[in-house]
Amino acid sequence: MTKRLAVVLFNLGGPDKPASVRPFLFNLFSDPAIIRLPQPLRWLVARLISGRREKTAQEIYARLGGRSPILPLTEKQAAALTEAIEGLGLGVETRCFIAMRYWHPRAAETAKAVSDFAPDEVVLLPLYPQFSTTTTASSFAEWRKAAAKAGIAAKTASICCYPVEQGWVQAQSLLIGKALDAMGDTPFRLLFSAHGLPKKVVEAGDPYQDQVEMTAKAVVAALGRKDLDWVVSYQSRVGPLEWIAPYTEAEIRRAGEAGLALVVVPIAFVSEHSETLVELDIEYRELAEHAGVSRYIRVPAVGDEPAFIAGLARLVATARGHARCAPDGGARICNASRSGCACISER
Ligand SMILES: C=CC1=C(C)c2cc3[nH]c(cc4nc(cc5[nH]c(cc1n2)c(C)c5CCC(=O)O)C(CCC(=O)O)=C4C)c(C)c3C=C
Ligand SMILES: [Fe+2]
Ligand SMILES: [Fe+2]
Repeated sequence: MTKRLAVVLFNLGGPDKPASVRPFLFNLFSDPAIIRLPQPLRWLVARLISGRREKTAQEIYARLGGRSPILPLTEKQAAALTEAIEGLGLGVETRCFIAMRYWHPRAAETAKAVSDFAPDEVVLLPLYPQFSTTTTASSFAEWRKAAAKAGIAAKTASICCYPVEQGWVQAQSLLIGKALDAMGDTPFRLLFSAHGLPKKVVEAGDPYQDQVEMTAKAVVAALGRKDLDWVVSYQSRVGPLEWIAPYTEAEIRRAGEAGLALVVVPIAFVSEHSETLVELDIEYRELAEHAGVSRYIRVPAVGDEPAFIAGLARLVATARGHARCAPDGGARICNASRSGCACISER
């Protein structure tokens, strides 16, 4: 009988209607990986912040028709990945599942569906190329509990990160290359913008910022353009804490002062959602106009670009059979001081 392989794709998720915004935010701020407080304090803080942020977040999602496109776009990636894995001829029946961290389908529903599929093996694949304790580690922790509850006993491999995976880098450089060609002779700067993190999270050993910088360097190398002017910055700050710098807003103003155009690349998101379609395309574009940025091109997220999907398929094929994390085929990629990364702590 043909063996069955379940691939579980993880992402953050987003509200599917205006009324879901507050419970989505509550789920996000109840996560101990995001708000590092004991219960019941965390519950109280989550109630408070989700209530306070609801209106702002609803305004953001209203610009997208009242919902996040992250789930339908992830479903397209899952369909393309299933086909790409089948194309590798592994001799297994493959099905890709989606588990979102803060909105449906949540890990518990997905674990039930995976259990019904009765897989012989499971591969956990975060749709976050760079590892963070706030994203991948949080999703894996929730999955482990949900899988145990659903009685999934199949051998499970987890891919912790793939910041310099060849297909991911190639897809980025392909999309960026088109934008650079469109710039012609206009003097410009390439701005890699990643979701930020509170500074204290990175200081506590989270490898995310290092891995974002690894991706940017690998993409610049793949572009192979002479004298490219580029920089990495961090967007989407929320709350009163200091976040990692430079902030994307500051880099946009700096480009305006220097009389440069900008090519903006979402370097830590693999699909379009509020942070790209609203923050980068509307809010930061307006800021760029006011700051005197002569031209502003935003590079699309990789989505279901064939090179990216082929890279994910290779990661799945390589990870099979490994009980533990196998980033980029098994090599340790993080600096030893980055204690938060699964490729060190789980090896
Ligand atoms: C690289 C990916 C992400 C990291 C790291 C991350 C950390 C992080 N996020 C918040 C707070 C919010 N994030 C929100 C939306 C959101 N975040 C990510 C990804 C990462 N977050 C995505 C893909 C999305 C978009 C969801 C969608 O639209 O579908 C939001 C909600 C929107 C808003 O109110 O602005 C919040 C809040 C924190 C606090 C954090 C690290 C500590
Ligand atoms: Fe976020
Ligand atoms: Fe690592």
